[in-house]
Amino acid sequence: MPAKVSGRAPRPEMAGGTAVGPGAYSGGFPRPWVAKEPEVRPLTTQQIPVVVLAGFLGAGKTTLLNHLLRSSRGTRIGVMVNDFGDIGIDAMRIAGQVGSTVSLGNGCLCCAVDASELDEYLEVLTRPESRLDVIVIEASGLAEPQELVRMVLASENERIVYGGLVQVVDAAEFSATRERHPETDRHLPIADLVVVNKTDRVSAAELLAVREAVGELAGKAVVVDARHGRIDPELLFDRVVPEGEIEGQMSIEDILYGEEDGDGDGDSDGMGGAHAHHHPHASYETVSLTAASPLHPRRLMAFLDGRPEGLYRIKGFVDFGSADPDNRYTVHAVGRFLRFYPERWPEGEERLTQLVLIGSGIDAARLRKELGECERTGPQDTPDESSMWGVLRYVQHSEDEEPS
Ligand SMILES: Nc1nc2c(ncn2[C@@H]2O[C@H](COP(=O)(O)OP(=O)(O)OP(=O)(O)O)[C@@H](O)[C@H]2O)c(=O)[nH]1
Repeated sequence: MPAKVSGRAPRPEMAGGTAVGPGAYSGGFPRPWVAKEPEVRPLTTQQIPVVVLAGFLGAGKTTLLNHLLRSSRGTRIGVMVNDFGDIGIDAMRIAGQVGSTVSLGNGCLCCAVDASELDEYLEVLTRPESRLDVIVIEASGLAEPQELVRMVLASENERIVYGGLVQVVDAAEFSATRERHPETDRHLPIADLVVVNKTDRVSAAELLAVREAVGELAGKAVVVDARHGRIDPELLFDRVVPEGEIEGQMSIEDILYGEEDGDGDGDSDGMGGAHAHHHPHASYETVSLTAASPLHPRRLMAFLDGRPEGLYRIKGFVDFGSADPDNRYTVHAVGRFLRFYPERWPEGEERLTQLVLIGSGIDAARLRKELGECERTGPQDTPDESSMWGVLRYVQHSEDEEPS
């Protein structure tokens, strides 16, 4: 798996006056199974909790992570991002906000054959000079969280301890996602915190129904509602449930060997063999585009308006060239939801369009061709003044929505 590792120095505000040392971390989620772990490792310093952040495509994981980074109140967070697609869009959206980031490149981390691959990245983040208090692994939207948790638990890095699973749920897409991917029902019971996100996109009655369904699946996990991932960071950095209220959570055996599996081979299929479990991404394809020529706004909108049903997720940055020379447009599509978020081009940034499209049953070659046709062909192909109107219809002006 290609890995791009950037060990930037922590930003001053993260290391500043309110910074807490590693010993100040006060617990994370209750972890009965960690206590039961047979091997007791000698510790020279406090271990760094590793929290797994999971949730289906577009549920709001990066948004939540960026919120945590912005409101960490001095807690030093290291981030591992597992993008699905050739271009690390999520890593780019997080990079500006965090001191230590490891980008895990294309492909699902949960498909790594063993934990040693994860350990390579953990080694970078747990170097003493990083002085991190907590590490968050943002799983790809198609990852199998159980596998990631298993890998963290199997890590040989003595400086870390498993810190819990946060599962982000898109309130507006929850029912449809469950229908298409019944395996999502397996993810909630192993969660420690479930964030029902995008509550602004559903009615009170719909939210209630989602909360009920989530509550049934999630057992004793803490369930909180959120808009734009704005949860209280202390939910991650502090104990959330009093001790003693945790029976019903899965045991380490459940996590390591799979609940319905029981064959002890570590997969969750009961079939044996290495890594034979079913992943949602088995049926998903990605298409990536990096274009140096600006896109024509009208042609891009025609492409987006006509996008096929199976094309569930689009994310990235768009350069419209002379149609708006000052701004780049972050674009997000999740199902039929579409938004553009214009922002000033970062200084010195190369003017590129970078897009990742993820879908099931899509015709990748055709999408690639159609996207290619959105690129402007030269000075004779200059958009007229009204050509941005279609894009601007999908720009959210409310203060509540911000690029993440
Ligand atoms: N309306 C609304 N939009 C949200 C909310 N949270 C996130 N979004 C938007 O949903 C889109 C996807 O959010 P991301 O944070 O990129 O989702 P993700 O889970 O990281 O996506 P993948 O990494 O592709 O799986 C973006 O346009 C976000 O701005 C919310 O609470 N309400």
